[in-house]
Amino acid sequence: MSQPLTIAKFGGTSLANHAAMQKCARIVLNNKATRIVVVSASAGVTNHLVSLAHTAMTQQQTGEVCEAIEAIEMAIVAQLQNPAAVQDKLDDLLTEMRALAQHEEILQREDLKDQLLSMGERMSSLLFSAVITELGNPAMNFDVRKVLRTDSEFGAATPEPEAIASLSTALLAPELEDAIVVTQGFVGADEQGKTTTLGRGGSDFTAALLAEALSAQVCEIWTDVAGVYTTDPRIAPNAHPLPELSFEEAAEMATFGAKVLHPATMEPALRNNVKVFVGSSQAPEQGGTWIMRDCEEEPPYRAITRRKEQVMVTVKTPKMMYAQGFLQQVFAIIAKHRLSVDLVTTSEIAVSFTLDNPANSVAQRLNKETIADLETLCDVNVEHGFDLVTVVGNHMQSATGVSSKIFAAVADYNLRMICFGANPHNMSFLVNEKDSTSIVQHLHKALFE
Ligand SMILES: Nc1ncnc2c1ncn2[C@@H]1O[C@H](COP(=O)(O)OP(=O)(O)O)[C@@H](O)[C@H]1O
Ligand SMILES: N[C@@H](CC(=O)OP(=O)(O)O)C(=O)O
Repeated sequence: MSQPLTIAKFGGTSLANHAAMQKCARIVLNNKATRIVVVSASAGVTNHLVSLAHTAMTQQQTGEVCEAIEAIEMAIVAQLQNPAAVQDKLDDLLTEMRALAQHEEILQREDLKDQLLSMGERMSSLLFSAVITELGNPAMNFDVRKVLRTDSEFGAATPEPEAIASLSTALLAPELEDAIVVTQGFVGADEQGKTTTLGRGGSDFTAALLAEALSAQVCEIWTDVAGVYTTDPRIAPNAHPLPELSFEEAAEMATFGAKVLHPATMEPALRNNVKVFVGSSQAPEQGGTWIMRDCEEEPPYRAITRRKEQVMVTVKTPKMMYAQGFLQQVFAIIAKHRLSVDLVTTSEIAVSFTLDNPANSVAQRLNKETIADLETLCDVNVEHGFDLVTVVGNHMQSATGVSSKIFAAVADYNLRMICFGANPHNMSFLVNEKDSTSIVQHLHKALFE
């Protein structure tokens, strides 16, 4: 049997500075099976890069943002025992970053934007491999673009698992013999070798894709909380970590707003039955959450999530009465404009649906053209200012009393849309954004405290 393999992913806050990186390096070295490390950019760096790629700036402003990024990287280099070992390579990366930031077409060209966004992970992986090496274990910085094949949808590229598996077997697996491989999350490359990115928070997805490709037994997601909690501990201070979760529950939680995991992470893990562990890189002794196919318990309520900035569209026409094919026409328009529908409720003459607002792109894409297309069919009303609250659990549609307990907890609030029953794992409702924090707190109290 081949050697056991664990892939460890560290998020931005875990790699914010040299001391935090050293804690991460010890986690890696404490487990002999961990031979691939996937890193995010150090905290704050991707946000700076996004502002460079998307905002019109004066030369001076561009310079200031580049300096802020350089300061984060140089503070880490300054703490290395042998800064000279990485300085030249880091200088090359900083030069590439500045050239991209100052490129006259940076605001227009999606390929350049992705190249610029990749710089954070390319720098953090260089520095983190140096930190591991300094703790006495050989480590190499591997360019993930050699293996993480995607389509050419810059900014939100779709990975190609078969190509990733064969490229990883050919090019990445042989490197594991001699050193711990440190590579970049979030970044990929298309068939022409152009740099792509997987969307914000995409490093978790990278780790799961590589774990699938190389049939790793475990994919560890090291972050700033000791596991997946009953709800975001920033919303409800009494939230507590969950010892276990199923792939389905975790996928629902991530899709419906639990930022601790990227929504696509569970797909590769499920396909190749890779167990996923979530824990705190700064307090690994606290343990964490195991996400796997079969859990010991399947409670009706497992967690509550919130997704912010939802957009609700209501389309209405008397022609819908007794008509056939109306919904199909509405959704064809939505699909044509590459929007994704989440919740749907219908009446005889109206349909309301919500559109997620990933990285604010819906607001941009739900443009006049989409609305004009819909208006050829019906009256259209677009409303903003909503959050989506979801209770995640098991057998929710078939157990008695599940919904009444939830509704009792939120009886004093106005719920705009309710979706329940399509899936045994969730119940969702749209609420006014000003109410969502107290709704989550009330629900948490009723279901988990
Ligand atoms: N159910 C949840 N359990 C744990 N953390 C959650 C949950 N929902 C949201 N979060 C938030 O996710 C954050 C971790 O995600 P993120 O900041 O993306 O980490 P990283 O940079 O390590 O990828 C936590 O600090 C927490 O506030
Ligand atoms: N650096 C990227 C990718 C990522 O996954 O980051 P993090 O693991 O810190 O959420 C981002 O900020 O989107």
